[in-house]
Amino acid sequence: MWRRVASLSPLVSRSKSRLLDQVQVANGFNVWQVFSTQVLNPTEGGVSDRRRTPLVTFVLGGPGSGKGTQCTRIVETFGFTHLSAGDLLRKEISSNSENGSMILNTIREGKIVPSEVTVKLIQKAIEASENDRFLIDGFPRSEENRIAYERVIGAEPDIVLFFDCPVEEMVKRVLNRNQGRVDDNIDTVKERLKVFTELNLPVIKYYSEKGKLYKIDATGSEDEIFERVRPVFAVLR
Ligand SMILES: Nc1ncnc2c1ncn2[C@@H]1O[C@H](COP(=O)(O)OP(=O)(O)OP(=O)(O)O)[C@@H](O)[C@H]1O
Ligand SMILES: Nc1ccn([C@H]2C[C@H](O)[C@@H](COP(=O)(O)O)O2)c(=O)n1
Ligand SMILES: [Mg+2]
Repeated sequence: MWRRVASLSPLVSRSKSRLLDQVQVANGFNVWQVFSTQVLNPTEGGVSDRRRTPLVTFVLGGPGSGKGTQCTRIVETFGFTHLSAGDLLRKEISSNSENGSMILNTIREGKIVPSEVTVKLIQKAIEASENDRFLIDGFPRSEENRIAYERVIGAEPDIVLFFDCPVEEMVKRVLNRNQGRVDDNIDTVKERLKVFTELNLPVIKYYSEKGKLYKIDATGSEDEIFERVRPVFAVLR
């Protein structure tokens, strides 16, 4: 049986034993196999060092908390590949896929797209990448998202960032964004905030209890916030 074997920095050593023990989830295609250049030798119980295990960071926070902005900075400085769940869904809309109109209506209403759709897009994007470091931005948005990801991908994230921002600041940022998004209006933002509280906060609590959560104060300038983010990744270089 394939096992995920992590080679992690001291930063994530808390979760190392859990990762070492993790086995491929039955019935679920394990996306990490795509990256497997390292082979578990069952007779020796050891691992040759030819496998690269991707490092996955989930990036969470309310609408307009600055997830995408800070992801850009993390990519520039630490060489991650940025996968924004919202961007992947918006690309589906513009490519006129069979789910396009359902996704558009869901986003317009500020609700969450069915997990199977979003997880499939994330899986495809990971598989298409040569990188072994991913920021998955705006995902998981709900416990259902989280469980679907674990089932399909067969792994947990290594790090979870949570951009903690006051509601008034988030609303101000969204309404000033000016990128033509269908959900950047006061009615949809209200609904997204409700969905964030009801469905996303439990996910944040879950990862906090697992010791994987890095809560970042998301107020102040982009530079100030990035200086709070930097130490999370600095030890990985
Ligand atoms: N520290 C900051 N101060 C002021 N404005 C900011 C800051 N960080 C980001 N912004 C601006 O706020 C808006 C929202 O930021 P961003 O798109 O990064 O948020 P997000 O968390 O990805 O939101 P969403 O969940 O809606 O995609 C953008 O216009 C961005 O330029
Ligand atoms: N896991 C996700 C992520 C996003 N969506 C939908 C609903 C969101 O309001 C919208 C925009 O996402 P953002 O760009 O703000 O991260 O996309 C979803 O259904 N599930
Ligand atoms: Mg965003």
